[in-house]
Amino acid sequence: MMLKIGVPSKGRLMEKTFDWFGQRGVTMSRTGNEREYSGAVDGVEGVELVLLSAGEIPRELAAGRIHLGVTGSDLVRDKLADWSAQVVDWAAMGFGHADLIIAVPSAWIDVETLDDLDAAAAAFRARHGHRLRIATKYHRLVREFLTANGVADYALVDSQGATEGTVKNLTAEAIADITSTGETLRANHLKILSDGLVHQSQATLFLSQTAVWSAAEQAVLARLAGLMGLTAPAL
Ligand SMILES: Nc1ncnc2c1ncn2[C@@H]1O[C@H](COP(=O)(O)OP(=O)(O)OP(=O)(O)O)[C@@H](O)[C@H]1O
Ligand SMILES: O=P(O)(O)OC[C@H]1O[C@H](OP(=O)(O)OP(=O)(O)O)[C@H](O)[C@@H]1O
Repeated sequence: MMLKIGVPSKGRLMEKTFDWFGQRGVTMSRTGNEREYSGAVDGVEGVELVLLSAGEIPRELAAGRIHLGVTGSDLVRDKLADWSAQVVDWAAMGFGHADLIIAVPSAWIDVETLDDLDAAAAAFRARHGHRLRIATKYHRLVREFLTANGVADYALVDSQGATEGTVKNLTAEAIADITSTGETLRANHLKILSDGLVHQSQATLFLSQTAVWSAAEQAVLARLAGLMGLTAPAL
C-alpha cells in the first residue's frame, strides 16, 4: 500500500510545497500535460502524490483518504469540527502566511475594537431592524471567535470571494477575511479592528489520525520523517 500525500494542485502553494519537500530530499513534480492533475514523488519509495484543491485537503484528511496533507492552518480549523481530534499539525512550513481578521469601514471612527463592534451591532439592529452583517467564507472560525469575545448581535453572510467588495456592494457592513499585504483592505476603505485577529495562518503539513496506517505505510512515514528531520507523530 502507498502512503498518500495530498498537496495543493496549483499556484503558489503548490510551488512552495514542492520547494519545501525538495529541500528535504523529496522531489515532487506534476506529470502529464499542464492541465492533467497527476504527480510523482522521487527520493522515497511508497509515496503517492494526490493533487487537490487546498480547500478540500482538510476533508480528505478527516475522511482518511489521504495520510498526509499540506494546506493552510486556517482551512483545517474552519472546515473541520474539533480538528485536532482528526488530524495532527505535524510541521509548520513557513510560507503561505495570511491573517484572518475582522474589518469594518474606515469611516466608522468610533469602532476600533470588538467591544465597539458589539455596541455598533446593537445600535445597528435598533436602527435598521436587522442584524449587522459580516461577510466571510470562514464561518466556523469567525463564529467561534466572536462568541468567545462577546460579540453576539450579528449575522454572518456567506462570501466565497471578493469579500472586501461586499461592503461597497451593500450586502454586508463588515467583513472577516484573510489579508497578507493589506492592500485589498485599504483599496476598499476597510480597517482591521485592533483586537480583530482571528487566526494567523500558514501552510502546514498535517497527518490524518483517521486514515488506516498499515505497517508498510508506517514504515514509509518513519523514512519520510527521517529525511525531513522530523519526529513521526504517534499513531
Ligand atoms: N494572499 C492570499 N490570498 C489567498 N490565500 C492566501 C493568501 N496568502 C495565503 N493564503 C492561503 O492559501 C490558502 C488558500 O489557497 P487557495 O486559494 O489555493 O485554496 P482554494 O480556495 O482551495 O483554491 P481553489 O479552490 O481555487 O483551488 C489558505 O490557507 C490561505 O490562508
Ligand atoms: O492583503 P492582500 O495582499 O491584499 O491579500 C488579501 C486578498 O487576497 C485574497 O483574495 P484572492 O486573491 O485569493 O481572491 P478571493 O477574493 O477570490 O479570495 C484574500 O481573500 C484577500 O481578498
